[in-house]
Amino acid sequence: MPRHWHMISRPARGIVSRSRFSTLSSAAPPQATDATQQTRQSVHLPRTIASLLHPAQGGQPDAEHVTIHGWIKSIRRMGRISFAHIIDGTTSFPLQAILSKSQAAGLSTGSSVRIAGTWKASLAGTAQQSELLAEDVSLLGEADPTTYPLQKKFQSYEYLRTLPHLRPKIPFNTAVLRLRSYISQNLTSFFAKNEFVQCYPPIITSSDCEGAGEVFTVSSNEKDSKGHFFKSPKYLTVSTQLHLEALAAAVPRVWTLSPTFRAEKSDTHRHLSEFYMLEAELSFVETLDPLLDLIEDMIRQLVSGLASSRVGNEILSLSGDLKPQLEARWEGLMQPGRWKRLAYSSAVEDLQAAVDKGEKFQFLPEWGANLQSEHEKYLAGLYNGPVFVTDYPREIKPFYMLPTPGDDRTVACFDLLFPAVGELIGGSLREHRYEELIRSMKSHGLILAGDDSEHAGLSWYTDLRKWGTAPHGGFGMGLDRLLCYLTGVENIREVVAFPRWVGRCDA
Ligand SMILES: NC(=O)C[C@H](N)C(=O)O
Repeated sequence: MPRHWHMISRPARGIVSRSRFSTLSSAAPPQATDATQQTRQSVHLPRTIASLLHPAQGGQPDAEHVTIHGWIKSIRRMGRISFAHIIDGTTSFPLQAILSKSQAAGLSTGSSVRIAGTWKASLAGTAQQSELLAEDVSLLGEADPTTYPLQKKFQSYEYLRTLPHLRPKIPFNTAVLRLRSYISQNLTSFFAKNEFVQCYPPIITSSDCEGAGEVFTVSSNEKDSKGHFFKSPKYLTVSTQLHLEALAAAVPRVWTLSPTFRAEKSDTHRHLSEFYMLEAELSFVETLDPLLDLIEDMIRQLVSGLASSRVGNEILSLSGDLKPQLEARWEGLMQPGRWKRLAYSSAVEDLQAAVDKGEKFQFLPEWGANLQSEHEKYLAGLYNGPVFVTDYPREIKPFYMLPTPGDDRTVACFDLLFPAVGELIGGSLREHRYEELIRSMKSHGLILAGDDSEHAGLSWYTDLRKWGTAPHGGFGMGLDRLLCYLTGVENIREVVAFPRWVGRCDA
């Protein structure tokens, strides 16, 4: 037995000693030290435009002499004075600065500036309540108008995709960046309130969790004699679920927001090779209902906060004709009451009934086949909102799912279908019984005949069923698809700053 182990577990007689673990649990809560009691000195960062335009969010509206930094959105030269609209991405609204002719020299759309001046009430009749009367203007970086690609004229999505490094400057894209940050903050506090622990599972993994073979293999210039860095092939994670299950066997509720990778060749508006997935795993749940209730709560509270938030309002005001549709979407998600819950078998009956009534699908719906995105969208339309489809056939779902109680042909799983985006969330109860899990791995072809000892590189996962196993379940939500739904953006490549898909990974 190693010496340190001996010391911790068996203190010498007469010496009052406990392991670090017991000491922590029985001691009084730590008292705040002087350092933590002191109010922190405010950090001296440059003032943001939001702090001036939205003083309720912490700005100093009565400050008279201010210095701001930002980029020129537009500049109007009117003889001896110029009106410059300055943006810095912290709000969608530009700050208006009044410059003299010489101060405005050399400024053009896109150039970066520092302006010191007096913040004062605008003259009656102007759109702005306050404006900045410039005293000192410094041009930090010019943007040559003959080459700057983001000019005011209309530019197509396709063209802007060729400029992933510049398009975040477009006000709507900037607002989407802030919306993503808002959502991640909101979800972090939602999960904290519900006693979940945020975890950081690995990105490099030994197995293809979903078993669909859509993995990127990790390679390196440093290789062993067999051509590997890690002794055997490793992959970029397609889902952190299996690792989260291990963590949920120690802490009953865990979640993560993690990059995920799929080497799918799908060149569609809903698929990316790299995307962010929110995954949660809960021990001690024995039916799907608590998972579905949690998801409804999570999205409902997210959207209710959003509708009254500044970033939410900015997204709406930048959405033009789409605004009423977005408002209706958000409103719809906030309504109380359960969302439709429908077994796969009934969903297939609904789809077949639709075909009988003349609905034209490219793929005929039949029991045993996966639902296509046309089917998913039809169902979300039929029930006029989000729909949970539960209990899919076992053959089309991964090995880790628990059979539906009382029906061995299906598994206790669900997909949450959203209008316009199709599948937003997928989840299931997990097979927590050792023998049944091994049987399922065999029937899914993960363990080959006579290969029992290896457990397809998943012996660490099957081990979890040997010691203190418990019923559990979880889900994964595509964050980028949620952003599409909330913003009305049709193509997922527009809500991700640097999208990667088959054939494209430019910047
Ligand atoms: N955590 C989850 O349940 C997500 C699931 N593994 C998926 O990739 O769809």
